[in-house]
Amino acid sequence: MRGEFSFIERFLSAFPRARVPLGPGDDCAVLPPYRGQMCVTTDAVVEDVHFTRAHFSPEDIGHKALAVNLSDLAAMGATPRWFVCAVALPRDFPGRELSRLARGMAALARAHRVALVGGNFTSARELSLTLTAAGELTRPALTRAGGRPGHRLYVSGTLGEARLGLNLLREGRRRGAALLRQRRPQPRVALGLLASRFASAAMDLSDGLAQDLGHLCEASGVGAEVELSHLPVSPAVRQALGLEGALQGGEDYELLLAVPPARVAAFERACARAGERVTAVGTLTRGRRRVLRDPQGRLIPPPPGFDHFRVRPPVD
Ligand SMILES: Nc1ncnc2c1ncn2[C@@H]1O[C@H](COP(=O)(O)OP(=O)(O)OP(=O)(O)O)[C@@H](O)[C@H]1O
Ligand SMILES: Cc1ncc(C[n+]2csc(CCOP(=O)(O)O)c2C)c(N)n1
Ligand SMILES: [Mg+2]
Repeated sequence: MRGEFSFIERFLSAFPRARVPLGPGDDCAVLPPYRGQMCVTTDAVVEDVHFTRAHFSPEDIGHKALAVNLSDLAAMGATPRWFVCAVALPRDFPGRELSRLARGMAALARAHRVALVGGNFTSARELSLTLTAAGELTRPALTRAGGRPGHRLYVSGTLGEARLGLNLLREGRRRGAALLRQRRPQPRVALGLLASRFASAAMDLSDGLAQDLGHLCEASGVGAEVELSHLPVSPAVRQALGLEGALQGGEDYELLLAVPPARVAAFERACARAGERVTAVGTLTRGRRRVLRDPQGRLIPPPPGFDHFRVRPPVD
């Protein structure tokens, strides 16, 4: 039997029952009061924009849709609590693929102990998933606006892998670490929570460090100097994209953090203890100038990042 309600049942059956006053099934969910303030975000993944059905398994698509939302919560230092999921589905979408998509999403939800509390189904020409997620703060939110001149800039993990993964998928490759970074980004939730004890500002990197750094600088009213030679870039990415290319592609879903000098040593110790990889890549500066220092010591302007509405995107 096909139909909207069988799709809803199929989707929900991948998830455990949410432990909230009222979960999926009524006109709204009913949620308990939380102790801390709540962070709320929404983000969509759209067929042929964020994934292709040829290169992503249904599980990958479900995972990525939730991951990009959890990454926004991580960037605020919030602990994910619940999400709702609006599914737009082509009329001929196979039911068993919907189950697989739900299972991919449910596995990541379980890992982060975040509950699906509602959603929506509609028919559409392309597959898309639009999620709204909320997380609880135990400390003041880590915004983009708290950076000050002299604060050190850190990035988590490595940069450029997801863009390399996209290139490799387009070349027909099926396996490898970079492909996994493109198809199964891992939101840095634990690091965000840790960073909320030390950092003055944070954001997640979805559109490339070069462009996203600009948003943090603008919000904080500062400039920045980033050392290209300090960037955490694997040899494979360096060879395929170059250092500048690693800053451009986006979808790294790593965190960019500003840390006051007095907190740097304690922050680095806490990261090492927690097994979180972070790399110091530069400094916030007075004024508005954002520059990259290349390995020869020359100052160059940051390259553009991903933009959905640029007429002809220079990347991807
Ligand atoms: N349609 C909208 N209505 C209200 N606010 C919006 C809308 N679109 C974007 N914003 C706000 O503008 C800011 C920038 O949006 P953007 O989608 O670039 O978020 P981001 O976290 O930087 O990127 P990503 O979507 O990759 O997570 C966010 O604070 C977002 O809430
Ligand atoms: C099929 C396909 N084409 C292009 C890309 C690259 N891409 C899509 S969205 C985005 C930025 C983040 O999105 P948003 O700003 O919506 O959060 C990037 C780098 C991809 N992954 N798949
Ligand atoms: Mg974000």
